Amino acid sequence: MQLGVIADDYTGATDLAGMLVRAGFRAIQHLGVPDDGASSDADVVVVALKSRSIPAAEAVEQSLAAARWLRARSADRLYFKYCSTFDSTDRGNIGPVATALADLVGAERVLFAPSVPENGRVVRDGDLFVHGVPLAESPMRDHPINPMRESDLRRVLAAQVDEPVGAVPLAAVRDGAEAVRAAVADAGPRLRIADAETDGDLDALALALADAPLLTGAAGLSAALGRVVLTRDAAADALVLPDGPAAVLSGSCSAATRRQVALHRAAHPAFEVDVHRIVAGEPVVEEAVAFVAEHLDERPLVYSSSDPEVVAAVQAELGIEASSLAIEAAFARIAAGIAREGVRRIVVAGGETSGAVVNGLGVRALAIGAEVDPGVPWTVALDGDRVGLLLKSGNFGGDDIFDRSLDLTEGSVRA
Ligand SMILES: Nc1ncnc2c1ncn2[C@@H]1O[C@H](COP(=O)(O)OP(=O)(O)OP(=O)(O)O)[C@@H](O)[C@H]1O
Ligand SMILES: O=C(O)[C@@H](O)C(=O)CO
Repeated sequence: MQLGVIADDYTGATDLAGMLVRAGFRAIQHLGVPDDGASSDADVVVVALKSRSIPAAEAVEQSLAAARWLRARSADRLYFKYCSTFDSTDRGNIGPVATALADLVGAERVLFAPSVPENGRVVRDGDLFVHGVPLAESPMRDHPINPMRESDLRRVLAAQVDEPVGAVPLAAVRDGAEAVRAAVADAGPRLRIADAETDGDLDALALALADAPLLTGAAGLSAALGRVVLTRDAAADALVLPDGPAAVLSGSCSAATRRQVALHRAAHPAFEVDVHRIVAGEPVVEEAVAFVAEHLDERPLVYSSSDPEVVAAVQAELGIEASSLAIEAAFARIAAGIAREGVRRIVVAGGETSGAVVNGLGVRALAIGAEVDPGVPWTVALDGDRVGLLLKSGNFGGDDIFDRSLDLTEGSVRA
């Protein structure tokens, strides 16, 4: 194992793993902290948690358990993967998890590098931009669980920790790995937000951190590690996607997903999951499963994805946590139900939703295949029914990714 990854959600984990598989590395993704006997036979071993939105103390505990599991399997280099839009709140856990991991491995400095230029995320003067728009003005300001209303990541992180947060300025990054090392070797803060606008900037950061016991970032810095630090020693295994009926489950309300849902709904049968009906105890899950069974060969869609005003109204009425939990629990049961009806390939939109679906299916590990769009690879469950799963981050993918991913044949998803 060359890289042991702790990811704070399931789609974020596949994003990172897919980019490294694209570069020729072998990756395996565990869902939750694995059992002692679980496989660590890959270049990149990812432990995906569903910890992004849970209280910091619980996220720290789970992340440390994942780190200990990885370290017991010779992971000398740990990577904490969070979202490229730094999804978290003032009570969020990126800071607490990163500092706890740093204490565990004895890291003197922790750099935070969420840039993914390929997906339009860059950090300049500590501010995060999404396709050229400051984070706080991007669609992330309306995220259902962690609305991002501050673009300066030093401030976002400082609100989560009891220590100062510094920076690694672009000028140092552009001067290369030595300059980065020199810039962080002073007596300043141990936590620093790193600027990076291009893959070359991320390569400089990766080289500077080549011997660091802990790196943190989104999928961009790990892809840079793949380019300039890690070495490939075996070909990636072929991934065979199961054949058979397919369905799409979408609980993501992100702007990209809403466009994808609208396009898919126009051409395929669609069932809307109504949170009010779930909370009222109506048989929404059973109806959704029956709907999918009735349209098994038509790529049916089951969705709760709604516009920000609708989500805000639901949350005002039912509470953020209660509404999210109700919808996620419904998606978990719908996934189990449609698998029983014979669905063999499931496209899931949304990180929290993917967590719920995968838990509902009882899947504990995934083999990672080729990407359909950057950061969105096909995966195959390594246990249970070996269903094919495309776990799509809310804001990723072209508008037609649902149909395009389902058009792919077995051969196309070989890594
Ligand atoms: N109609 C709705 N009303 C209120 N909440 C909803 C509704 N539909 C979905 N949700 C909740 O919104 C959250 C969406 O989060 P999820 O992580 O699945 O998507 P995302 O944030 O777009 O994806 P990612 O984390 O990959 O960026 C879930 O907790 C889901 O249950
Ligand atoms: O980093 C990203 O943007 C994604 O992998 C993700 O985590 C979105 O939720």
